Amino acid sequence: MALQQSIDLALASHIGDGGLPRTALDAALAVVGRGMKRLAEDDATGRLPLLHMPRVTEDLDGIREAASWLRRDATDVVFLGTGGSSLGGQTLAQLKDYAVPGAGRFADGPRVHFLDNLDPVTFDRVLHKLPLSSTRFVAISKSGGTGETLMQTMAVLSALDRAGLKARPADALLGLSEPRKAGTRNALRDLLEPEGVRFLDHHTGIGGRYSVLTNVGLLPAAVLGLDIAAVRAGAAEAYEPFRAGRPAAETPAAVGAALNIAMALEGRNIAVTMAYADRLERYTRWWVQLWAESIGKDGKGSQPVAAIGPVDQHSQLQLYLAGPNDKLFTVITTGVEGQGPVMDAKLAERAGAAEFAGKHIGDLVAAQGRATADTLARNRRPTRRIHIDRLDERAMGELLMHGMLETILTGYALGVDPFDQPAVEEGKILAKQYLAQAK
Ligand SMILES: O=P(O)(O)OC[C@H]1O[C@](O)(CO)[C@@H](O)[C@@H]1O
Repeated sequence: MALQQSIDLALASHIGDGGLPRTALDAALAVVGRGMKRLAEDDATGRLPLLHMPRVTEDLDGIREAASWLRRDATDVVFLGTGGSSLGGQTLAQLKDYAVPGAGRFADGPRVHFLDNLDPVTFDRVLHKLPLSSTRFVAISKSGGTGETLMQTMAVLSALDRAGLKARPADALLGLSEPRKAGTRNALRDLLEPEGVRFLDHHTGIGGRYSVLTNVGLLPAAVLGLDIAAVRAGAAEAYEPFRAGRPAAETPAAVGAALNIAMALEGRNIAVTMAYADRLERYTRWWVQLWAESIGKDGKGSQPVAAIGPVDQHSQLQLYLAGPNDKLFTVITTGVEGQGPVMDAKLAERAGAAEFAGKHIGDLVAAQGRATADTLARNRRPTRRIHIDRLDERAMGELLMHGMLETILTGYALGVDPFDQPAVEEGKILAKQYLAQAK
């Protein structure tokens, strides 16, 4: 297992008043244990295909084949799609420097873009800058009906047309959506199939925000040359204690769920995840969607907050240490000791920072992650620590599956359906009305 979780600094026995009494944790573990039984049934009946995904291998060649088609002679590969149709792919892509400040601009291979937020200025600029004759687009939408993705796709078709590439849609685009269902329309397929555009099928039994282990997340990963089998193997590690029927207290994702539930019962309704790695920034955003859409319903749910370190020490930590004690913190660190540039002793002396001499940048980041967790605990702020020694495909797969299992178990324990998001429909309907009225 690449992921090491410790909840000591969340317990009253370690941090005093602000911590969780052991009895509260044990009570939550008992509830989560019942949720694990339900998951075991979900697994046995096949009701939750996500649980089988870590061990599926037969689709991997098809994903790799689609990825090499996308890469072939391409300068740019653009992923259209939003929410769960984008964030999982972005999370994996960040292992190859996607959206990493500074480094992202120098990444090898075709430039990969995820246009997940609809912004007219951005879309205009990107379409004008892209060399359209060597760009490939992937339009991803489980439902095939998301307005943002449809507008983006239509804009791309028109731009190809304007650029004199009218005959090219089938060479320039790939679709990814659910197969057509009798009696319902799939607008994305309606738009692209008449152009001869090929489609990959979205898994019908796995929702968007849980789709990172399917072709939705693995296709971008494969375009970037990541080892997609290792992502699934890592996910299998997170699921192994469930498969083996281990008790909740010995199952990291179940312990995480119990911690969240017990904290919420104690009135801590904010969950902050602070990851000390640029390559986990997209992961924190992926987790925010997963948690918010899965748990926030029926008047229940805790507010997910994403932070990264050390940079957010300089923006958020003051509040975390001295503001209201209403949060559960998760500090994620990676094994960065000895990594990065080493500090010259003479320069360190000149700067009056003798303690830097001979130290690597990674040594400071490791010390900061440790210090933040300890300082939070000293200030009686309950803190869970997750450490990943080597952040690679396998570890990322484990972290992602851990997050999904923890979320599902929390939903089960709170009595909410972790797989739907009924409330977001209202705004979509209203926006369509306003759009129809707009001149
Ligand atoms: O993949 P789709 O169907 O385009 O949906 C995109 C996103 O929109 C939502 O349905 C919310 O509006 C998310 O749950 C989903 O990840």
